[in-house]
Amino acid sequence: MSGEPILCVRALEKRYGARVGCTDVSFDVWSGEVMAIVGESGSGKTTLLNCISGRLPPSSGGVSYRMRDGTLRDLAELGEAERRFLMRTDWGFVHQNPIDGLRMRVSAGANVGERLMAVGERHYGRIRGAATDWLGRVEIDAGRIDDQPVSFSGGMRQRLQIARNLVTHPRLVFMDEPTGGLDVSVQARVLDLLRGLVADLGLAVIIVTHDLAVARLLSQRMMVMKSGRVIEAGLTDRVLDDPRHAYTQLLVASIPES
Ligand SMILES: Nc1ncnc2c1ncn2[C@@H]1O[C@H](COP(=O)(O)OP(=O)(O)OP(=O)(O)O)[C@@H](O)[C@H]1O
Repeated sequence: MSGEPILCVRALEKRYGARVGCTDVSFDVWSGEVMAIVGESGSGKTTLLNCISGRLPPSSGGVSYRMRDGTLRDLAELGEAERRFLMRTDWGFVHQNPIDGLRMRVSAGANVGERLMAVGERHYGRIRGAATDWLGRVEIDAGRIDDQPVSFSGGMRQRLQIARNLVTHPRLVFMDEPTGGLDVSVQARVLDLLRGLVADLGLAVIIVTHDLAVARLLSQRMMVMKSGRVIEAGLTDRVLDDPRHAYTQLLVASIPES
C-alpha cells in the first residue's frame, strides 16, 4: 500500500425519499488493502457499497477512481460506456448469492472465459487455458469445466464467481457478504481462498459484512456503520481489540466465543 489512493469517497449521501440510506461518508482506499464495512442490518452498508461501485446514484457527494493511466476521475462524470468498461475490466463485484454473479446455464469454463472475451480476448485456446488455470486457483477440479454451475454446491458456485471476477485482473473488487450464504465449514475454505488471492494479486477490496470474524480475517481497515453513518473507523485490529464507540463495543461483545 503506497502512493495515491485508488478510490476517494467524499461526503457521500444517499436518501430514499425522507429515509437516509447513508450520509456523510468519506474515506480513501489504497491498492493492496482490504477495507471492511461492518454494521447491523439496515445500517447502510449495502447502500454505501452500491453507491461507490456505481450501481446506485448518490443523492450528494462524490466518488473518484484512479484510472490505470493515473488520472483521478469523478464517477458521476464518466460516460455510460466508460463506466461499463470499468465494471468489466478494472472492477469486480462478488455478490452474496452466486446466482446474481454467474450465468447458471452456461458452463463453468464459459462463465470465466466470458469476462475475458468482454475485454477483447478472442483466442479460444488462450481463453480455455485461462479458464482452466482459474478453476485450479479456486480449487475447482478441471474436470468440471464443461459443467454448468447449477450442478455445483454453494461453495463451488461462490468460488466460481470469484474466478469469474478475478480472471481480468481487476484492481478493485467489491464484495457483498461473500460468505454470507454458506455453511460455516464451507465459509472457512472460501475465506481462506479469498485471503490468499487478495494478497497474491495485490487487490484493493471493499467488503461489506455483518460478520466481524470475516472482517478480522480479511481486512486491514474497517468502518463501523450505524443508522447510515460511519461511527468508528480505523485499523481492524485496533477497532476490534479496543473499540471506542459504545455501539462498536456492543457489536464486539456480541461475537460468540469460539
Ligand atoms: N430501495 C430502498 N428504498 C427505500 N429505503 C431503502 C432502500 N434500500 C435501503 N433502504 C433503507 O436504507 C437504510 C439502509 O439500508 P441498507 O440495505 O443499505 O442497510 P444494510 O446495512 O446493507 O442492511 P442489510 O445487511 O440488511 O442489507 C435502511 O433504513 C433501509 O430500510
